[in-house]
Amino acid sequence: MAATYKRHASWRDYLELTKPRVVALLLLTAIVGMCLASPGWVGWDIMVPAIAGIGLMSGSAAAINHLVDRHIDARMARTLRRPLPSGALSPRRVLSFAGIVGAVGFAILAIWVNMLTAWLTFASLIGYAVIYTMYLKRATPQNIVIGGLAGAAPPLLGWTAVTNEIHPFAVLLVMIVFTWTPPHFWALAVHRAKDYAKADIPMLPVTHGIEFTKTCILLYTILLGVICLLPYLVGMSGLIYLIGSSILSIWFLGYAWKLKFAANKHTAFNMFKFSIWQLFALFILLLVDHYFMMPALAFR
Ligand code: HEM
Ligand SMILES: CC(C)=CCC/C(C)=C/CC/C(C)=C/COP(=O)(O)OP(=O)(O)O
Repeated sequence: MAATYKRHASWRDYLELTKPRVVALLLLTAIVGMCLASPGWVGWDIMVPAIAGIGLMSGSAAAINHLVDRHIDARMARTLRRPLPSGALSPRRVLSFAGIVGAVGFAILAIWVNMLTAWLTFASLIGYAVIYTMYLKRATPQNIVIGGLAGAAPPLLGWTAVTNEIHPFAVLLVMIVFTWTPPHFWALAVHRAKDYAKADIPMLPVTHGIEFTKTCILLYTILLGVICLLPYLVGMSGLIYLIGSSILSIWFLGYAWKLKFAANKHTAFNMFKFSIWQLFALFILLLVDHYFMMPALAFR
């Protein structure tokens, strides 16, 4: 029997499936990976297909996440108005959309960038859409720590797009996003703990309680602060980065400290919002530092 859908689909529903704001930040980290991989400006012949391919495959992964999670999304206040639970799009349409968008993204990377980047991006898609969404999310409170690797991959994808090889500096950028993910997500999960409990998802605040999660957030935020020093210590970035990133780390630590020891009902959500701006600013700093400090370093 054909399903009846409550409202008509528009292009906005398809756009929403791709988690456009998340993908925009992922693409910024990929662009910074590309720029840091090259001494000068990255040629448009690589930049444009790399952004298109990584962006389309990330959007496809996000659409598969919407498809697989449609039943749990229907049970949470934050997600119940999404295109699938609201009935605007059918699962079959979403599957076709994700398949086409993902295949086009892969083809763009394979034809105009390189096979290493195409396969690493495909591995990230599988990591997020299959390993995290279908298995880890429902299986363990460490779901987002392990699954975070897929979301952390784009700086490496940007780097390999330019050089066709995996460089330790690119892995360092991945480590930054990887360590940032737990405070980013657990701050939201503390704020939305009841939602996740209702949907039976074993997020850390549900399985181990709010206080334990706040302690983990604080510890990961300290670890992130240490890892953010590495680009300067290994000679990848200069003083602009060191000063800027240290301010951001202390600021983020301030949120984590307040969340643990002096929280009010807004602190967790405010920390989640700040996490997004912090990662955005951190990668802009890496970029600015690369183009302003590198000529100075070259004369040392
Ligand atoms: C496993 C890893 C991650 C998890 C579990 C996670 C989880 C979430 C959740 C649940 C939201 C709220 C979405 C909503 O309200 O619809 C969110 C928002 C967001 N996340 Fe993440 N995230 C992860 C990784 C990342 C990464 C790697 C980035 C970018 C580099 C990122 C960037 C963002 C942005 C920009 C938003 C705001 C989206 C909006 O306002 O529409 N996240 N994240
Ligand atoms: C190819 C490539 C780089 C793939 C990575 C793609 C991607 C969109 C990663 C972002 C991670 C993310 C938003 C996780 C939240 O999922 P959730 O299901 O926990 O959150 P939700 O409840 O808001 O859906």
